[in-house]
Amino acid sequence: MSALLSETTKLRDQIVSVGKSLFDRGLTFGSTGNISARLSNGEILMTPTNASLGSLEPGRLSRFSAEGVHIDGDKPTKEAFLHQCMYCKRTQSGAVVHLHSTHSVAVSILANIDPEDVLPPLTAYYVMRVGSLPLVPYYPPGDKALAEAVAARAEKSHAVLLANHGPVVAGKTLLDAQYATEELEETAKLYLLLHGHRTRPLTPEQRRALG
Ligand SMILES: O=C(CO)COP(=O)(O)O
Ligand SMILES: [Zn+2]
Repeated sequence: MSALLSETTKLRDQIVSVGKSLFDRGLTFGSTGNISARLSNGEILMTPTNASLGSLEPGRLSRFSAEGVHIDGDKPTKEAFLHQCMYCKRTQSGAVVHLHSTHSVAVSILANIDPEDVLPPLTAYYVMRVGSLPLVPYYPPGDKALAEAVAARAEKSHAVLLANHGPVVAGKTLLDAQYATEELEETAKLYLLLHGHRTRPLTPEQRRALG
């Protein structure tokens, strides 16, 4: 088997298993969310539109050329352009995960959150895997303007929160993107759990020490 073919097969299988793991743990539901990953030749694999992340099929994933043309597989996610915008601005990223994870969505609906950085640095792992989280203004799912608003933030931030919608997270690998998305969701949950309590987030010095 050629190196590229074996890389593609592995990545297809990984997208399916990550999707199932996220879905089975309730981190997205119904046919919400989408996952993409970039191959070493620049091609991008994406989950099809209206597919449940819990029951993806490796051979049906949508494949795009490095130039962004749909080559084969099922009709791609309606957020295909958004994923492409992320890769375009983040040349080192190998994967993008978008979920409708409940606590992150809840935080994206709160009034009076700081759109420059939505969540406080509650834990070391949040700082290490997410760091900062800008809020992207609301646009309907699949809207070109949504992808453009993400692109405007993507150069500086690998993780963004779509208002009244959910997180989009890029990573060097699919596992990096998955772990960062999970960390974001757990931190959103902690943030909501702590509502009304006095808290002691990490200090700027503690934050800096994490790199
Ligand atoms: O999360 C979604 C839209 O934002 C799901 O859309 P797709 O089914 O087209 O991937
Ligand atoms: Zn969505």
